[in-house]
Amino acid sequence: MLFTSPLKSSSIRIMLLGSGELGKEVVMEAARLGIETIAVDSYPNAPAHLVANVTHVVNMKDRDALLEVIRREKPSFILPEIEALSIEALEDAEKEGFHVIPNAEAVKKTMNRKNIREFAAKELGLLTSAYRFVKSFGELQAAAGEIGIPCVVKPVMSSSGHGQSIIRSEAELVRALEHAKEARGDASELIVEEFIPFDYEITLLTARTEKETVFCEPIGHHQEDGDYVLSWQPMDMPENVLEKARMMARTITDGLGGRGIFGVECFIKGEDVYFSEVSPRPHDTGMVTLITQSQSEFSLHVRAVLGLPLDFVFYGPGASAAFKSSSEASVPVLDVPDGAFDKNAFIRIFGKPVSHVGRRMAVALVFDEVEKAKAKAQEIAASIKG
Ligand SMILES: Nc1ncnc2c1ncn2[C@@H]1O[C@H](COP(=O)(O)OP(=O)(O)OP(=O)(O)O)[C@@H](O)[C@H]1O
Ligand SMILES: NCC(=O)N[C@@H]1O[C@H](COP(=O)([O-])[O-])[C@@H](O)[C@H]1O
Ligand SMILES: [Mg+2]
Repeated sequence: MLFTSPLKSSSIRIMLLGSGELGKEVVMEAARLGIETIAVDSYPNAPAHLVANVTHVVNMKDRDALLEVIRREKPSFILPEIEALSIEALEDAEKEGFHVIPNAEAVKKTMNRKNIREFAAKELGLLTSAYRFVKSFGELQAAAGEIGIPCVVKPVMSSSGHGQSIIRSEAELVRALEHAKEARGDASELIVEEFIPFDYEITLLTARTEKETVFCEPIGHHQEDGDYVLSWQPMDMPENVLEKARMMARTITDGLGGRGIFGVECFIKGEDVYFSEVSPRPHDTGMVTLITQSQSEFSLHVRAVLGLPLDFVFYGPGASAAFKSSSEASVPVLDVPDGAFDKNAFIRIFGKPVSHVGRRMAVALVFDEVEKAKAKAQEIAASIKG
């Protein structure tokens, strides 16, 4: 593969649609290869804006605005980093010859729970929780009656748990409908899912090109209110169950096609592996790979996008713990304890320009045996103030 200095007309140009903490790491990996980066988001000074060559602030749900910036910048590759994008703009861009990662159809399927769930369950025959789609309170009541309580209600388009509720009694259905409106994407339709009382859940990071597919060690994680707070790698699990998860990950990623890394989310109950959802991009729980692998999920994403070899080494166990802000600040200040700078500890401060209560602002990473790493990462995250 030939590389040119960035900003030359022949250089490879990667455009990130979404410029949060995950995009920032992708931009830095691309920059390490001398690739020019263009970071787009809906607000200025987003994390990836801080490190990219070119930045844009665009309403990415606006088809014309998004297409305009793509046509103007003429990127070699377009990497969606969030779900709430104008899919029509990506479809048009693809028709015009732009390379969308992994491809516009896969982005369309995964951005909406209805598309990806029906694809996984009906077309690919993967095991999932029972589910129904509803548009009104009456339909929600009927679906909860059929599926049973507890169940989980989520907007068809949302992420990081926004607008999601676990229903434990029928009385909670009204609040779930209201809460769903907090979705970042589209709450005009909701999915009602059977609650799976899983033993544990994993993200199986799967990188693919036309030539090969590689799996990272499974990542175990804890979620609070549908958002990740702690992840660790590897998740200790029986080899036969892991093999089932790998087969599921291969089926879904082959089904979606294209190049890039995918975060395949599975629930494990006994020997059963349920497909939950998949991100066609790096996954928040996968930030732990920044310290556990010779090629992190971000590096693997860039390599896959470029069609490069995907082989890597697992260095050893580690954990990550998210720091979420407890304040509303227009100039966020994080007070980080010295422990975050111990020899086996790392802190990534995203540099978000504004904090809100509950907004993820940083992540603590610890390289150690899993239980020790989890405890220390949590201790660091808990002692950050801001
Ligand atoms: N059917 C279910 N049964 C049990 N727990 C569930 C179910 N659906 C979701 N959860 C819990 O809620 C978490 C978030 O759900 P999900 O991944 O669907 O939401 P999300 O908003 O897309 O999150 P993200 O964007 O962070 O991946 C899951 O990781 C799991 O812990
Ligand atoms: N689970 C999806 C996820 O972690 N996405 C990451 O969070 C950012 C949005 O953060 P914000 O809401 O604080 O702007 C996204 O841009 C992406 O990096
Ligand atoms: Mg998820």
